[in-house]
Amino acid sequence: MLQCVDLEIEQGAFSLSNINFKVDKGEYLVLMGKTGSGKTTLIEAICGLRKVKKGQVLLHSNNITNLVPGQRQIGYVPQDGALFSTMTVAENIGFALKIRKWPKLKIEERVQELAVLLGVEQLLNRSVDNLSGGEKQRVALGRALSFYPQILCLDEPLSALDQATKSEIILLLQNLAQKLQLVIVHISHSESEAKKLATSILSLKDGILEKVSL
Ligand SMILES: Nc1ncnc2c1ncn2[C@@H]1O[C@H](COP(=O)(O)OP(=O)(O)OP(=O)(O)O)[C@@H](O)[C@H]1O
Repeated sequence: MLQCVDLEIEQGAFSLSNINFKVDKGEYLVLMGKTGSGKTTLIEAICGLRKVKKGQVLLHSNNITNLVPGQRQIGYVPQDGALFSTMTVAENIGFALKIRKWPKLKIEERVQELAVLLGVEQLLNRSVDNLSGGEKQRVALGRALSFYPQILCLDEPLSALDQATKSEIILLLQNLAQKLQLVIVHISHSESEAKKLATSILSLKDGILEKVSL
């Protein structure tokens, strides 16, 4: 279970305050709000990439507010995917395992397992540079899921995709949510995407978080 309690974040003139919500295992939270409303700021604070001024981030009631990102058990797919262009697909998916010093054979097994789950087996030896948008999203998901995180944070994973690929990735996300029973937090601008994926929707407006009915 992921919980934010009285979270307050301040960066320059922009601030978020009184951020309170709870997402249980197996739930799919979609976070909405117009451009500049603070969605990325909030998700980055949950992942440990932004400083929190006040309040707490809890994972299964453990206070993780002051842990570094690598200790939080959170997989993160940033807005542009941020794949490593000097690495192959397999190396991208295995990256977090390498820095966690997993043995080579175990990394290969996990990469293969994720490649099957995400439908990128045939791409493992390719460079990520010339992959399609949908393929890049699959690889970014693989990299985020590699170390069995308990939370998966996705920053607009569908925004750069054409309609057909969007539908394909929505199906994949529905499938992952059902199979892996994680907490998923997904930023989206699209109400129709949110309605297809979410078990709950929250919206940021003027620094305040509001529940949206499905
Ligand atoms: N390091 C920073 N210093 C000062 N202000 C910042 C900093 N980072 C972001 N901001 C401001 O915080 C506000 C929220 O930005 P954020 O990227 O979280 O919005 P968003 O809702 O994710 O937007 P979008 O939908 O366009 O991605 C914006 O006004 C932005 O300019």
